[in-house]
Amino acid sequence: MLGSFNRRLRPALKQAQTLCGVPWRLQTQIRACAARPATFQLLEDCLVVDYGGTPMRFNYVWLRDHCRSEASFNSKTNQRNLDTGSIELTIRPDNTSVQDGHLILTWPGGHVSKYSLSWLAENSYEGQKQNAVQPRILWNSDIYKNANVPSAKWDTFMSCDDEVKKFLQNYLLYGIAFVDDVPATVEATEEVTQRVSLIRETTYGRMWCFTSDFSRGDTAYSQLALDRHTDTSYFQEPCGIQVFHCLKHEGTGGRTLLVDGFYAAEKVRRQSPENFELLARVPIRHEYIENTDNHRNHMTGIGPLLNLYPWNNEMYLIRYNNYDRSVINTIPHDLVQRWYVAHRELTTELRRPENELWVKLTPGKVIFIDNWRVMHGRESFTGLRQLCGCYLTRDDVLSAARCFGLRA
Ligand SMILES: C[N+](C)(C)CCCC[C@H](N)C(=O)O
Ligand SMILES: O=C(O)CCC(=O)C(=O)O
Ligand SMILES: [Fe+2]
Repeated sequence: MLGSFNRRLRPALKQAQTLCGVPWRLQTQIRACAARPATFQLLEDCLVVDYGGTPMRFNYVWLRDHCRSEASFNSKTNQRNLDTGSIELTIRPDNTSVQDGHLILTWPGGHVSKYSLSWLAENSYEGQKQNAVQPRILWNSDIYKNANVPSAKWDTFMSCDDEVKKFLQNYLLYGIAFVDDVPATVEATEEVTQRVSLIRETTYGRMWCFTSDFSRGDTAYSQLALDRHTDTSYFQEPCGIQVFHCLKHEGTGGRTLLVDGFYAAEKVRRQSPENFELLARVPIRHEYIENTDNHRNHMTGIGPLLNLYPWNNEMYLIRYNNYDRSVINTIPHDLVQRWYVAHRELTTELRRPENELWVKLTPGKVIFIDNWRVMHGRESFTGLRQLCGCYLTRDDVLSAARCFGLRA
């Protein structure tokens, strides 16, 4: 069965244009939108809707399962009221039509489902495949510097929600964002973080403060240079954000290195798709062992270096920490060699000087780093250097961003 509903839409559009006194330019937009040609076709195993040139295929069980009627769906909480387990797996609609920009299906037994075509377009697999879950601007040092991304300021940040929204937008796009003029205390750092979201307590504490006193086994608690890495790669779910605030530094060196891991990995994807594929498929273990009087920890996290959404191949998480990477013993020897070649290519990209953004963190400047994307490191230093900060969970930060209406 083939249905065209262009004819139906046109009179409705005319009515809309004469009824509301919208400006001409807006009217043409409405026309462009409403007159998007659409056809549907009932096939054996799916309903094909061609809306604006992209055919979308909808499984029949899916359509019944995604019924938006009140009996099936709570539109306030977006929760399903329907018992999916009770849908006949061979279900087909008895009747199908399109009216006023909606697809209307009548199911055996009489239940009617109505879906707006724009909702279907947005929620089809074909639509998702073409869309990034999170739009980002990938950067090397020049790209980031030329973008002149403004830092938020403590006063406005603490009092004005719009400032937090702008900050989060920059954070989502670039994977780093700064707040300036923060009082150089742990308490103020905590307050600034809590404007964004919840703090994640880990073995390092909730708010942590560290110097080069070797109080923990890790090299972070020394004066040594640290190569670019992501933190807590040995957690099954690495921390989503790292916050740093340098409260004091009387000495030399100690600059912070930032590298956009996705920029480097995208380069590998373009140059050598097979190497990229390997880094995205081969699971690697990271590990953290601490056994001192005060701290006993043994963490492991297993997963590929690059993590992609399977439906659109978009990257969402990179684990890269050569210090904390553990024994590779889950892949055959020929794959091991190929993995090292791929790892080397990624390392080469990550180490290109033009990809390195160096900043000196000074008291008052708080940095938020997307620990699923942007690597950090530091230059060796002399003298007393005191850093405080904390970790956040990615879910919580993204939730905060979505509540501001941002795409995340
Ligand atoms: C930030 N803080 C000093 C608390 C912890 C540092 C943890 C360092 C560890 N090698 C990792 O990369 O996860
Ligand atoms: O000391 C620094 O600047 C950063 C050290 C580090 O990598 C960390 O604490 O995670
Ligand atoms: Fe680190």
